[in-house]
This record gives sequence, C-alpha cells and structure tokens, in this order.
Amino acid sequence: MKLLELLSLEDNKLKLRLAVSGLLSGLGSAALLGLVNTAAQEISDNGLDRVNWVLAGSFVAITLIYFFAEVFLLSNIARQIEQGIDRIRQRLFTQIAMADFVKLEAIGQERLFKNITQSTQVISQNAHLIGMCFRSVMLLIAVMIYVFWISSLAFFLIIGVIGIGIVIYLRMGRALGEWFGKLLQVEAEMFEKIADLFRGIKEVRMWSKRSDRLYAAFDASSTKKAEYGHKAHDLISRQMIMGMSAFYILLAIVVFIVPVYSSSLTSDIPKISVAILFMIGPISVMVQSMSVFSQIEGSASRMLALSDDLAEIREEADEENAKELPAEFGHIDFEAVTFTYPNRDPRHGFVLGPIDLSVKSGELLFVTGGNGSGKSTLVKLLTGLYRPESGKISIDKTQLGVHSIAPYRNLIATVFSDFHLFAELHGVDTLDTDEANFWLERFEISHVTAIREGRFVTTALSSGQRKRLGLISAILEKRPILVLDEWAADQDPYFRKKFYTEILPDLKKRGITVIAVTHDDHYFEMADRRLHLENGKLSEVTLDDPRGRI
Ligand SMILES: Nc1ncnc2c1ncn2[C@@H]1O[C@H](COP(=O)(O)OP(=O)(O)OP(=O)(O)O)[C@@H](O)[C@H]1O
Repeated sequence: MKLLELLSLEDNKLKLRLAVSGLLSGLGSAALLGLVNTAAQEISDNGLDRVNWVLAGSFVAITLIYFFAEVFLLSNIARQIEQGIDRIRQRLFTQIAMADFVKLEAIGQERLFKNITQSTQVISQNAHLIGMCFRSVMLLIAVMIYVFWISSLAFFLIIGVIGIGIVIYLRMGRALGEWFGKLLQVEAEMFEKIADLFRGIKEVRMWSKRSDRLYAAFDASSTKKAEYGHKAHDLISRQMIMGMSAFYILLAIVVFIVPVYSSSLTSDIPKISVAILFMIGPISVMVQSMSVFSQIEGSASRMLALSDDLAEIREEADEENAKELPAEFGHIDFEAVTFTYPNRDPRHGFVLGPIDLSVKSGELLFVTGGNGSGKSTLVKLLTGLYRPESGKISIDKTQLGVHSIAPYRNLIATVFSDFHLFAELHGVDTLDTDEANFWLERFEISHVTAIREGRFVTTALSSGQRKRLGLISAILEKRPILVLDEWAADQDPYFRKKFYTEILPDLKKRGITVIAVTHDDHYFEMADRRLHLENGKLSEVTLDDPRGRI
C-alpha cells in the first residue's frame, strides 16, 4: 500500500503504533458485541425479571474504554498522517534544493508544484476517512475472530460470501478504474484549456475568432468531462450498492437458509446475525471510501515516484562540509568546459564549448551573440547553476566540486532574463536604509515604491520597473560578482543609456565584478572585455569588433 509506504518514510515505528492502537479499538468493539450477545442470551435463558448489574456495569465500562480507544485511534491516525505528510513535504523540498539544476528543469515546475500542493492535500483532506477505514478494518477482523469463536461454519460462510463480493467488486472496480483514467485525462485536457484561456486572456479578448475557437474547445471539453464524471460516479454508486447488498444477502442466508441445513448453527443464529449487522457499518465505510482511496493511493504513488526521481538526480554537493570562499577572489577560470542539455534530441542538439576563459576580479565583462548562440547557457555555467559535462571551472585555486559549489554560488548575485522578483529582501540581514534609498533614487523608482521593513512596499509595477527592483535587490545583497542576462532589454532608451554609462561603471568602481549578457551594440565600448558566442563557440573579440552588431 503506497500510502503506508509514504507515511512510513523516515518513521519505521509507524506501522507498529498503528497496529497496536488498531488492535485495541478492534478488541473493544468485539468485547461490546460479545457483551450484547451474552446479555441477550441471559434474557432468553432466564427472562427479564431483573437487571443484571454485572453485565450492565461491564457494558458501561467497556463502552467507555471503547470510546477512548476510538478517540485515541482516530486522532492518532490523523496526527500520523499530518506528520507523515509534513515529513514527505520537507523531504521533497530538501531533494529539490539538492537536485542537479538542469535535470530539475527537465522534471518541470508543474510536476513539482502539483506534488507538493495538490497531492499532499488529497491525503490531508481525507485523513479522517483514512482513520475511519483503518478502524473499520480492525473492527471487521475483531468481529470475524468473534464469529469464528462462536461457529467456524458461520465464519467460513461469511468469508465465502465476502470473497465472492470482493471478486465482483474488483471486476466492477476495473471498469471503474478505466473510466477514472479517462476522466483524469479529460480533466487534464480541460484544465490545460482553462489555463490557456487565463494565461492568454489579453490575446483572447483581442480576437473574437480566436476567442470563439478557444471557448468552443473549452465547452466541448467541459461537456465531455461532465459525461465521463457522471459515468464514473454512476459506477461508484453501483459498486457501493452491490457491496452493501452482499451483506443483506448474507444475513438472509444465515437467517433463512442455514437453519434448514444445519441444526448445530440454529442456536447461534441470533448471535451471528447481530455480528453481521455489526459489520455493516464498517463495511459501508470501506465501500464508500474506495474511490477516495484510489485517489489517495494515486497521490501517494506519484509522490513516491517523484521522490525517487529526485533522489536519482541529486547534485554532487556537500553543503555541510562546505568551506566558505573568500569574497576577495582573483579570477574564475574555465578550462575546456563543455555542456549539452540532457534528453535533447541529438539531431537538434546544442553543444556549448569547449570553453577556455578567465574572468578577473573587478572586470566589467560583456557576453554577446545571436539568439540561441548559448549566452544564457554560459551564464548558468558561470553562476554554477549548471555543471560542466567535461572540463573544469575553478575560482583561484579551488576547483568547483562537491565542497565548493554552494559557497561559489553564494558569491554571485543575479538578475536572469526570466528572473523572479521577491517582494522581501530575503537574506539581506542588515539593510542600510540610506543605501537602499540611494539606489531607489538612482534607479528613478523612489516615486512608485520604497523599502520598508526589509521589503518593497509594492512590486505591482511595469516590467521595466520590476527589472530595476530586481537589480536593486541584487546590489543590496552585496555579493562580489553580479551576473545580468539582458538586463536592459526592457528599459527605455534614456534609462538604458544611464545603465550602461553610469550605473555599470559605478558598480565596477565599487569593486564588483560584472558579467552582463547584452545585445546593445551602442554600448559595447563600455565593457573592459567582450566575449562573443556563435553556435556555442566562445571567442574573445575587441570592443569594436563588428560581430554582434547590426
Ligand atoms: N532547457 C533547455 N533544454 C534543452 N535545450 C535548451 C534549453 N535551454 C536552451 N536550450 C537550447 O540551447 C541553445 C542555447 O540557448 P540559450 O538560451 O543559451 O541561447 P541564448 O544565446 O541565451 O539565446 P537568446 O538570445 O535567444 O536568449 C538553444 O539552441 C536552445 O534551444
């Protein structure tokens, strides 16, 4: 069972704890049943002329024990489930943090996000149901032991009927599984269409032909989902009714047919009937929860599969034994570094390198090249996000490896072309307010936002303005190296000029090593050096070299 496997991760006593509390609850139920039957027998033997205080007292005592055992069991299960989910969530987060970045990108954000949010929620929201089911199974086992104690014939009869019921139930379940599979697929298609409608809402509004097509496709998908949903739920209801009917049939067999053929069982029929009636509640819970359980199992197995996949792509890094690298470095060197994207169709494969390169501390370095030439890929290698396929990268005499990769990344502040702007200045422990205000003024953004209590008052700004905040954040992080990927692409001509002619030289003056990917050929002369990429091959060119220019 995938759920149990998932919850037992990093807690090998969980199964034992559940078994003990389940056993106590089951025994309590069986004791209650036994007591009711003994009282009924007593009345039938001796009549109802006085109250049997011993039995009545025992009933009250066992009911109390049963009550507390049930409360303990259910709340224990809910706690175990929440703690188990917490553990797996933390485990997935840690695995994501430790995964090789390029392989993590291949897994895709959607799968990661869905597993950490939706899948955990499916299990968490149904914690109560899982508890009820577990309790029902325990109760059923205890009642069956009680039935066996009264009559082995009745026990095997019930097992036989349950067996036939399970076979029919599973056959129906197979059809149900197929319909649920189809339902999930249609649902995924529908969600994709909804996401398309929302993400492209501007484009949809702007052209009625596109909007008509998309809405028609969404309508068809939604109707199909309703149809399949109805079919699947219809099958669930039938399966449920079938499961319950089997027990009423069993009761009828025990009451009407068995006495005709077995005189030995006749005297025990009332006790066995009560036992069967006792089982109907738990069976009903189990039958009703089957479809939810298949969703829970699906979620658990998806999370386990993701965890396994993440374990396989774990980056070779040892942050615990990492040694900090000094902020005053001399140079970063690439020696015959190559890189290719994994799982890429070899016919369209892109190879970066081999690259030999040396970046000196305090330099202002521009990286130029056409679309798809490999600039962003080089930036990801330079920042240590991607690891070389061959060759080596080193900072001063330290080669980047298991112990140095995290400290190396800590030296580099970035604004990637697809950067994310955090409203909070995470990691900036002591913020110099004057300095923050200086940069807000310098970036001509102080009239629309401010920094208060370590966060931007607002980030709901234009894309060019958000980019400015991204760079201010990076500067305030006070790291010795700054890597920018097409930072000025969405700045207006006035600010673009200010960026290249004032801000970049100012950052250089402050001792920051700046590596900037750029297409702005008007300003190539502002760099100390220019590196040019063509189809993955890097060469150093003079600042006035015609390559990379119009
Ligand atoms: N995640 C990825 N998986 C596979 N191939 C990729 C991936 N990202 C980029 N590529 C490929 O690698 C090559 C270089 O891409 P890269 O993004 O480095 O180019 P670039 O020079 O930054 O281009 P642009 O100027 O358009 O931003 C391209 O052929 C691209 O298709």
